[in-house]
Amino acid sequence: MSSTRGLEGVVATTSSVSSIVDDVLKYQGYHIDDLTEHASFEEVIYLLWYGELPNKEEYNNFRQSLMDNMSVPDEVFDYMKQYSVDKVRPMAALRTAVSQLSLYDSEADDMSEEANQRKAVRLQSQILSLVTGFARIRKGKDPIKPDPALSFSANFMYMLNGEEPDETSIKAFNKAMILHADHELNASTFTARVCVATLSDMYSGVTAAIGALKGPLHGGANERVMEMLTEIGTPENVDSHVQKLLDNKEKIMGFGHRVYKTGDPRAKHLREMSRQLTEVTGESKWYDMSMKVEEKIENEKGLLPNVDFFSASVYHSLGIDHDLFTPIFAVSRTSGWIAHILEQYENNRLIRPRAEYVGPENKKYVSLEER
Ligand SMILES: CC(=O)SCCNC(=O)CCNC(=O)[C@H](O)C(C)(C)COP(=O)(O)OP(=O)(O)OC[C@H]1O[C@@H](n2cnc3c(N)ncnc32)[C@H](O)[C@@H]1OP(=O)(O)O
Ligand SMILES: O=C([O-])CC(=O)C(=O)O
Repeated sequence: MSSTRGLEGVVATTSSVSSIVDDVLKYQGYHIDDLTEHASFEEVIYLLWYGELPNKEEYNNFRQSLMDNMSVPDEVFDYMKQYSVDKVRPMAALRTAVSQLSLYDSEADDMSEEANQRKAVRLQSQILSLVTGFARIRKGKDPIKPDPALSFSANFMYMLNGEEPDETSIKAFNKAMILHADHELNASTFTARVCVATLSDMYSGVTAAIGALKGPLHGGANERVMEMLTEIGTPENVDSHVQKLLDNKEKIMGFGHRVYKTGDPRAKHLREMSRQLTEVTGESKWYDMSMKVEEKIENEKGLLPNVDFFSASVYHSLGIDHDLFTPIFAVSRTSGWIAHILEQYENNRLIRPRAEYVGPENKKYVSLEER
């Protein structure tokens, strides 16, 4: 028996949710360039869950049901109000809150297909309210109810800031939501599938997935990219700052990928969005710095940016607090997690690989007194 470190290249399941072939990413057979250009995030959620884009009536009904399910039990927000605001980070708050939601859902452990479909809609909607609600609560403000006239993406920004966002911001946020929605068997999705393959419930699967996304080698990288850009400060400092990180053998956040070898196909969209948005805000230094970091890392290490690199300057330009970047990723990726959870339930088998034992052999118990 021999092991493959990090399961690299191991095919652990079949899936029809999304595919990465020759560095091309598709959702249910649709190229992400096509979806990013034309679709709404609501259409993409529907596509991931039901396998096809909705017709007009299905779309309207689906959008309405997302809107109807955004409210969160008071107890969840009341609990958030007790958090120590300077100690509790939004990703930890989100992980706890999603788990807490299950306590108020009488269908939490109902494993019927119909109940799972209803929970899917509730979770997707409520996660938006949890992220925006916590962002406001920690600033001493009340959560805001959704505006039914607005899209999912527009509501995110409205419920965060209390103001209707402009068209440019809505369009950019919608694109970012689509680009982060699913990604084959990434670490958090695999976590969700492992969890529910024991026939555990959807809340457990999504809570586990949030825990996996939080790490800096996965979704947590986007927040750290902004940390790095802030430390760099100006385009002139890029070379020396990045060189120091490389000399110290530090991992550069937002670069490299387990699967893509010729580059992450989502990065070009986010790069262009970063260029446009930083121009609008008059802070093109974030884009200029990012471009210089990209050039330096490619020249020095041959590494290319992943989805987390340019999303940092995109979210920053949308006026979003840096520690909300990864929770926003979770809002989008919930659509993919749920699609995979539903797919796992449909054709379930316990996921239980083996470990190659490399520890000591033939040890004998020695009593406590003799040790
Ligand atoms: C949404 C997402 O999850 S996208 C990924 C987000 N994560 C990041 O951006 C964190 C930074 N990137 C990384 O840590 C890695 O590239 C990962 C985790 C994404 C992929 O990791 P793996 O496939 O395990 O690659 P691994 O870590 O083995 O790297 C292979 C080599 O490239 C180097 N390398 C890979 N990424 C980086 C990086 N970002 N900075 C510096 N060196 C890197 C490694 O040091 C290693 O070099 P070595 O062979 O000389 O030791
Ligand atoms: O697929 C991965 O390993 C990580 C990633 O890019 C994602 O989850 O979007």
